[in-house]
Amino acid sequence: MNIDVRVIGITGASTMLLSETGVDLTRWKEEMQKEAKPADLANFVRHLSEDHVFPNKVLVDCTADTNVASHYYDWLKKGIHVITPNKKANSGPLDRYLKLRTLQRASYTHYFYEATVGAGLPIISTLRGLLETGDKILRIEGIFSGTLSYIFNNFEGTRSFSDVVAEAKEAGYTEPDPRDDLSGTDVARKVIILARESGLRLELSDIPVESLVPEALKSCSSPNEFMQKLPSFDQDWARQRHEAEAAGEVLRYVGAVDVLNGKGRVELQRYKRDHPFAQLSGSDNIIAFTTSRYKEQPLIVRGPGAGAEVTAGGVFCDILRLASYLGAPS
Ligand SMILES: NC(=O)C1=CN([C@@H]2O[C@H](COP(=O)(O)OP(=O)(O)OC[C@H]3O[C@@H](n4cnc5c(N)ncnc54)[C@H](OP(=O)(O)O)[C@@H]3O)[C@@H](O)[C@H]2O)C=CC1
Ligand SMILES: N[C@@H](CC=O)C(=O)O
Repeated sequence: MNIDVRVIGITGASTMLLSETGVDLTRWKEEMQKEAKPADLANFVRHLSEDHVFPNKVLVDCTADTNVASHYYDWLKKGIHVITPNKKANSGPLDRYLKLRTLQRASYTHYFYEATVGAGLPIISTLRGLLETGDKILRIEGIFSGTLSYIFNNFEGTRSFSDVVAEAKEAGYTEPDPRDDLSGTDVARKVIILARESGLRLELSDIPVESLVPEALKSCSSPNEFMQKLPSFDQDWARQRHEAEAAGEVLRYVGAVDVLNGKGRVELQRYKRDHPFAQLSGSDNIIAFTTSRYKEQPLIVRGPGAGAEVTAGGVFCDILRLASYLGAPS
């Protein structure tokens, strides 16, 4: 069985995805430019759904766009499968999310989003596996941001805070606007996704979030302006790092879902140097599931949680899962 796979968004994760699937990039680039950024999304989708060459069609949304995400319901209704690393739909308004999930359960059209948390790490599938086998989730906590992990793993006194932020952006770990990472919004979205997956009915606004964006930089009109002004706050960050170091501690940005009490939180914390959260390197995520089955020792998933390659791997894995659900030969 053949599947018609269309990707929206042409850089970062999606370009890497094409190379992973063996597509000749130079030959396809021009075609992708035309399709991947359709000026008129509605027309693009209408043509796709009316094209009967392939029985199965999948749209892979590799943007971070809220508007693109708002179309998933209609696409699924038209029989188009949706795969995405974009967090906007699952962390958006609760009523829309519930509508999407209800439709997904009632139809034969699939909606996969493993890469929304931890990029290529098996986070959603691990959580699903626990729930489907009758385990009870008590708490999920960890470092959910590859960007903030990289920043605090590398902000060790040799480079300024703003230099390390620029490195994370250069490496492709940040969201298109790095303020989405530093404000804690990206982590809060992941906390909401995991909370909802665990059965909680929370809105993004229910999660208290400690923002690392200085008040004075919240109104910057562009990501570039923000990056240019960030060095003026390097002294504050150096002081915070010194204070932690003097106490034998490190700074880490963490998220948590307290399933028992129906709450989530996102904040900057200090940890002793021997704590597992202090042992990470690069863009590592670490996610600990405390459940009825894994109560004394949580189930831990750890590894690089950002970057085009691992994100593409997570998306590609969803495409292969879809192919296997649809009975395509491997
Ligand atoms: N990078 C990572 O480590 C991870 C990313 N993700 C998620 O993956 C998604 C993509 O991230 P990443 O590849 O890093 O981002 P990039 O910014 O590298 O790529 C996003 C692409 O989407 C395009 N785009 C934006 N809006 C639209 C639109 N309305 N229609 C068509 N194309 C559009 C952008 O074009 P232009 O630049 O011209 O605006 C750009 O080419 C995001 O949702 C992110 O949260 C998830 C896990 C990890
Ligand atoms: N900007 C995000 C990318 C993955 O979701 C991060 O840094 O974790």
